Amino acid sequence: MQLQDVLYGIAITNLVGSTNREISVLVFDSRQVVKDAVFFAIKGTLSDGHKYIENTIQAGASVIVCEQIPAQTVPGVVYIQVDNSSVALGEMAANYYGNPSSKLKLVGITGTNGKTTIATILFKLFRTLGYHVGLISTVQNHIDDLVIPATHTTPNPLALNELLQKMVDAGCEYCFMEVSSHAVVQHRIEGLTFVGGVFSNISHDHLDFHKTFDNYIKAKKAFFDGLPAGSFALTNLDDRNGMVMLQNTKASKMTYALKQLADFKAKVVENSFNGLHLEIDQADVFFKLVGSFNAYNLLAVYGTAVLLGEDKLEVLTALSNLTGAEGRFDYLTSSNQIIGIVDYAHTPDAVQNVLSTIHDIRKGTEQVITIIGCGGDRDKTKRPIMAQVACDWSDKVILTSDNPRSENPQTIVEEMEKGVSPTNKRKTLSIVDRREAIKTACHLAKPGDIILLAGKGHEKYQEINGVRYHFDDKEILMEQLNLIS
Ligand SMILES: CC(=O)N[C@H]1[C@@H](OP(=O)(O)OP(=O)(O)OC[C@H]2O[C@@H](n3ccc(=O)[nH]c3=O)[C@H](O)[C@@H]2O)O[C@H](CO)[C@@H](O)[C@@H]1O[C@H](C)C(=O)N[C@@H](C)C(=O)N[C@H](CCC(=O)O)C(=O)O
Ligand SMILES: Nc1ncnc2c1ncn2[C@@H]1O[C@H](COP(=O)(O)OP(=O)(O)OP(=O)(O)O)[C@@H](O)[C@H]1O
Ligand SMILES: N[C@H](CCC[C@H](N)C(=O)O)C(=O)O
Ligand SMILES: [Mg+2]
Repeated sequence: MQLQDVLYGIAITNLVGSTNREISVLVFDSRQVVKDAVFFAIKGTLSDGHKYIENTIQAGASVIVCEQIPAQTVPGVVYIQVDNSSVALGEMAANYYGNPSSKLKLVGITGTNGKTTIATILFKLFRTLGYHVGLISTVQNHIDDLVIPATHTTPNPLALNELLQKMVDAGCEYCFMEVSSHAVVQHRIEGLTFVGGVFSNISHDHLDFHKTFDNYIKAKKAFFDGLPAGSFALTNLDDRNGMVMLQNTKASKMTYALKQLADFKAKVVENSFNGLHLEIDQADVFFKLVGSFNAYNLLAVYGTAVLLGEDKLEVLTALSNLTGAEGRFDYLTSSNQIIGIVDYAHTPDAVQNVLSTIHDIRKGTEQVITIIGCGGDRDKTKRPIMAQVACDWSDKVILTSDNPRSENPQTIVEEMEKGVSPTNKRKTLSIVDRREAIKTACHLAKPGDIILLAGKGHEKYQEINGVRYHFDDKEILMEQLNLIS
């Protein structure tokens, strides 16, 4: 491919050498450079890609995209200076793969909780309606029935555009993708053309990365600011920051809500372990998903489908048969009537939502036993709050490990313990080993009791000291409750 072909639309501030040359691949990691590669020097959170420019030239890179051209340039190498290398990577990745996002209808979903659920149900719905569809999500990526493992919630621009190109090649008309706040800030979605954006909600998370809640809101809002005229921006009006998202968007502004008037409105008629009964746009519909927070997710899906031109009744009929995403309020019952729920709640708000849903649908006499941990190398300020919420809404709580990553698991548990009030202490146990914690909960549970296993949902591993060991909450829960998968 010619370098000129991928430079379309790129604002170049300084250039050394000629753009009239052949290139092989685009890379942003010096360790992946091959002959005639274009290397993007990116200032990251841990390191600065500009440090590796010399190495990449020795390894064969012939084009360097950077924010500062080195004082000593190498003859024959092209240096392209831009204001922001991450933005250039997004735009050039889109060019390199033939701008696949403009060849299908791409909808992005953002928010603290609910992205995977909304994107996955949209994917399943549009498959049911007969379309070829792509999905980009935390749990897995899909091109119709083909599963492609996910490494991030939102992949890097090269992986993302490659995936979109494969979707186009496979004849996909739609793609539903999660847009994480990290991805917005790191410009992973730069150069993509969206036909719509959906906002679920915003609450405490990722303050390690964004530093303040205000910055976190701004990151989510930037996604809507970037939507083009002619697209739609669908927001949750019941969320305190729902309208903030739409303040500066060029997209047409649409709303959904349970508690007030909105373009798409629903009312929860009944919420039980059998599912949700909603009155939605004047129709009475039963859904398989459990929990009032899922009423929001279903409404977001319904609104999106209608905005994409689908028939309301057909959408509701198909939706009523669908299940949610793996590891989200995934529940099973043992032969002696102990209920086990595996859920991905890993923020204070999600823990509260799941436990209040359990509270709403429990009969009243049974105990709720919650097993919960917090991830290492992630927002530390949420640790005591998550423990506090778990205690306030449960009869027994076992504090344990999630993915400790590079941190000491015992220390994380101790930081969670700081959120346990003296009155809540008596119902709390700390067991650092997650498998032991699950075993203990199953021993403590009596018939009718509800065990909530929060935080890891679909994950099939536990990351300790940088090593990922096989670990599956649902598998262990089933083993302990004598259920066969
Ligand atoms: C904190 C964060 O988001 N980090 C992401 C980021 O890496 P970084 O900025 O830290 O990179 P860095 O290590 O500082 O290096 C800077 C640059 O130098 C390059 N480099 C580095 C070393 C070297 O030897 N040679 C070299 O060229 C790197 O390739 C990079 O281009 O950019 C990388 C490439 O896109 C990502 O893989 C990486 O994700 C890490 C693994 C990660 O764990 N990210 C999580 C927090 C994340 O993104 N999560 C969100 C979901 C959050 C949610 O739940 O909402 C997601 O979208 O998945
Ligand atoms: N609309 C919602 N409002 C609040 N909590 C929700 C909502 N939907 C799901 N949850 C809770 O949040 C958890 C995570 O849901 P989901 O995986 O859909 O969110 P996500 O935004 O994709 O998360 P991540 O940022 O990790 O990708 C669920 O297991 C559930 O406990
Ligand atoms: N996408 C989220 C997932 C958190 C899941 C939880 N199990 C943890 O490891 O903290 C993150 O990377 O922050
Ligand atoms: Mg997700």
